[in-house]
Amino acid sequence: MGTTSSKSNITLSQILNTEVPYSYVMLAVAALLAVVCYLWNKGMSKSKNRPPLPPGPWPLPIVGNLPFINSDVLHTQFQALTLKHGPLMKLHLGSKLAIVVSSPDMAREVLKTHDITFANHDLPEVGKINTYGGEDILRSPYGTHWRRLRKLCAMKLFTTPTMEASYSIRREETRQTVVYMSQMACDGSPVNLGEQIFLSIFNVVTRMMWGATIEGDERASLGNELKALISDISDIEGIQNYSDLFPLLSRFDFQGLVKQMKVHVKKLDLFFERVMESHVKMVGKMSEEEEDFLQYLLRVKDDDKKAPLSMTHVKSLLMDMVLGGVDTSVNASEFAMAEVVRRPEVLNKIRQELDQVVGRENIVEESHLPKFPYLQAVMKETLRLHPTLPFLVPHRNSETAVVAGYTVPKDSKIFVNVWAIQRDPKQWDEPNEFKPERFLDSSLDFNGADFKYLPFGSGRRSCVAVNMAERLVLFNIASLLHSFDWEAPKGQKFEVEEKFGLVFKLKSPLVAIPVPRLSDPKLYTA
Ligand code: HEM
Repeated sequence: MGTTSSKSNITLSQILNTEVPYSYVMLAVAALLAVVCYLWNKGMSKSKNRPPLPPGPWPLPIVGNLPFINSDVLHTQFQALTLKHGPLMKLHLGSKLAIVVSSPDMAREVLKTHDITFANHDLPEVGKINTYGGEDILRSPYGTHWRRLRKLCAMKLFTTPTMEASYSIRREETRQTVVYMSQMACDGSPVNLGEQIFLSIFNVVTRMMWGATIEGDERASLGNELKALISDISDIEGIQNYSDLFPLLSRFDFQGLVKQMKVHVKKLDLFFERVMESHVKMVGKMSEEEEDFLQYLLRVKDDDKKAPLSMTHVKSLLMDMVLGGVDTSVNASEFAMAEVVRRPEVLNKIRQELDQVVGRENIVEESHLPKFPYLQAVMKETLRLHPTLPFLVPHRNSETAVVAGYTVPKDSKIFVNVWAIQRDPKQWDEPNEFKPERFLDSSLDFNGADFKYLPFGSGRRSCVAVNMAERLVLFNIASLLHSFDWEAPKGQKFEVEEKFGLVFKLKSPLVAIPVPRLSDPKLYTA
């Protein structure tokens, strides 16, 4: 009797405190989970007699592999998992299936062999807000609308004639940066290089967009405001949003990210409205050569009578250029400067090239850039080690596809781990070393034809602005390295640590003291 009664009165805490029964309970739960996962996996992969899903770590029900994912170091974590599971690997992130692509062969499969199927970009919940519902170039699905937007940019903004015509803007902004830095140099003050490069590139991009009608002080004050907005928007985009992983819960926006994004985008939207209002009045008043991108868009937006562009489409294009073009180019330039200033041997080679082509009695012009093969190799090597978008913009497949003998179900989120591919020891000698020389006698360039080097992507959704990005980054770093020596502030040394996100950033900002090195003080005036 006594035994029976003590058994029936057993409490939860007793169970938890009694080693043997507790481990039995855990074992039973684990076995049950394993059976559920096995059946679930089997069911998924065998559905419709398709080949299996790619290999990957064992998922838990409902949450999948999420509890084991550290979103601060996804790139290295994916790389480590790939060594175990192979270059096409699946992960269950909540109710989403993610496919991680980590070799040139698999990247070719996805970006070339099955390019149309994989030509959509993933559209996260916050991305719907800052792209006006995904109607911009970056997020709209592959199709007629996307093609039209891309063509508008390619035909007006990024052509060689437009680039040549807008050189005066890049020159002016870069000169202003040099002047500011020479003023800081007078009393040996340190400069935050990322901040200064941001201002310069931001002004270039926005002046090319709508610069013809906003002038002077107003442009400067708006610049500061917009800089803060862009940085906040980029931070929100970098946070893992559980609404994307469990779409059924998205309406609750538990982390409040959509709400925050709406507040920021509203401000940016009001600004775009104002700029557009002033431009509408000017349509037709300027010659085609003089007009900026916004005037061009407003002039041609109704050309296709069957599908005229709305004002929202026009705004979404401006958003793409400002959000997609500035952060990327600034971070690429900042990484390049950080790698160079800490390596005297690299710096000397760049200096030799600069002094030979330009001399110390002149300033760098954009026309000099093709004569700097070593500097070009430095930019390539920077983007190899620190690709600005380490997973590209994650893609999404519009149809179920069979890739390398595995099924990739429709609407999977595709991470092309460019960071891992560009550090793969099977592809690169001493992959973790900064060695620009590797690009000197190589045909590798930014067009993405070789799938072991993809800093701008490859194929249909590759960067639309490679031409502009290359000029922005090279001209900036050439001018800064030619005009100044760079010293670390006392007691500090230069570091290049990466902070993972949708856009890779330096973990600590690059702060350095400029020391003028040109022969004539007049070379430090605008
Ligand atoms: C160093 C600077 C830059 C880098 C490394 C870079 C890299 C990239 C990458 C990797 C992609 C996505 C490719 C893919 O998902 O397959 C992309 C797309 C894009 N980039 Fe860039 N980019 C840079 C500068 C710029 C600039 C200056 C602009 C415009 C002013 C720009 C506009 C865009 C747009 C609109 C897309 C979307 C293209 C589409 O979806 O069709 N980028 N970029």
